[in-house]
Amino acid sequence: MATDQTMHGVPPSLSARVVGSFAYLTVRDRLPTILTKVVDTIHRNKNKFFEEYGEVGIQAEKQAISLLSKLRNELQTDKPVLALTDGLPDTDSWNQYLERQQRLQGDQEPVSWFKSPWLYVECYMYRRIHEALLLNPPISDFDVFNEGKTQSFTESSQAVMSLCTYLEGIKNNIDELSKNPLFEHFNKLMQVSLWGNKCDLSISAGQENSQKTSPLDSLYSLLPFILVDDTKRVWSALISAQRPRESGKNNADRVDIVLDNAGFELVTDLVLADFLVSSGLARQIHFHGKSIPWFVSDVTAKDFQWTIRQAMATNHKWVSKCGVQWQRYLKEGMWCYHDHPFWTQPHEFCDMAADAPDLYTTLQGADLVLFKGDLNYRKLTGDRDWEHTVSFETALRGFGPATLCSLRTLKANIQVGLQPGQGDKLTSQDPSWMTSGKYAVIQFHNPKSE
Ligand SMILES: O=P(O)(O)OC[C@H]1O[C@](O)(CO)[C@@H](O)[C@@H]1O
Ligand SMILES: [Mn+2]
Repeated sequence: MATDQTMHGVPPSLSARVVGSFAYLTVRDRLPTILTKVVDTIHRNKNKFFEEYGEVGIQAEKQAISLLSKLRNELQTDKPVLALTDGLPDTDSWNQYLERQQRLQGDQEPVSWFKSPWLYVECYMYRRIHEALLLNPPISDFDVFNEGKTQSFTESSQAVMSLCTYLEGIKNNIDELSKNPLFEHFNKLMQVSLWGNKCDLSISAGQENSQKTSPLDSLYSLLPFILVDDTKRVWSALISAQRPRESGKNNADRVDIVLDNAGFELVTDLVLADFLVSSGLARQIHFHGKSIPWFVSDVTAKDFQWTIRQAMATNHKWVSKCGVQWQRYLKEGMWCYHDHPFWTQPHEFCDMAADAPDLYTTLQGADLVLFKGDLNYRKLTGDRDWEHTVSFETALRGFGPATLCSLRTLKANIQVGLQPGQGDKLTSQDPSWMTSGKYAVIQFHNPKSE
């Protein structure tokens, strides 16, 4: 069996094996910090568990903490990755993936935290956190990241207000807008959604990371930090997907948004989605979220509903109006929310067609799929050590259920589709350009046009 390194000329997966690399520092420093915070959070909620479940709640809290401490120890001492034991519907698939990694790595050494692909072990950590709670029934549903996510929303309230006010302002005369101003609004809201991705809580190891100022005011000054901007191609794809409808209005049928973080980023995505349907650029939006708490701040169904309810209940005319509208879109089926276990598995997306064919088929029904965030970018490109000048299409390795676009701030040392020399120039100007979240890309691919 070919090892990962030699597979068809595809570069190796990023891994903590490379001492000093960003993957190494993440596994050595950031992941244990996240685990410690998870333990603290569970411990701080001890009284709540007691009030809700009595002594059994306290036992569950202790037991979950002991499993998580064991997990942290396995990670820090580079122990072999263990099979899952919780018997969830996706357990077998995780365990098969472990065997697959073992085959790729060869028999000489076991799959382990510092020796195996970073993408795999990082995803595995979140699945093990879930297992630790799941094995302790009365507190199985407890989302250890909930506090951070709700806090991030609350602390961004000024930014949420200005964004919702802007959206309502556009919607006032949206039917009269000609193509150019419509594109300008689209362009802005794409950028707001892009920079919303700065606000994740995984890169900061759970440290508060909300949006304090109006994002609209800084867009112009942030333009030089967008390394690839394919917004015009996304726009053309939306326009060319427009089909005549009975109403006489032209609409693209469906845009799917593969969500990333809750808090401010989710609001930026909801605002973009609202704009797309209210402007007639799309008729339906399908949101894809996570089915378990994931990478600290990622959106689950609960976060999605909570955010919309919270917006509705906000004492601000335009925010609550947006919330009410979003709820209506959901009720009337113009918007819908899905989660699929594949989003919380460790696969590169080029495996989706074979390993989650139902999800692949679902995405094929979209006219455009927007992938939010850094982790989705890592999965789109396989989290591999690509040259920066390799095309996005090459790095996708055949993944293309539909026309797609990644909106991502750079928080991991992978970036493709740059001009020759662009990467070197950035490295000399700002050595942490790939991991600071200061830079971003809007990168497009149309599988039918190549
Ligand atoms: O929320 P995002 O944009 O996917 O960012 C999460 C990223 O943060 C990190 O934890 C930073 O290394 C990555 O593992 C992950 O890609
Ligand atoms: Mn995230």
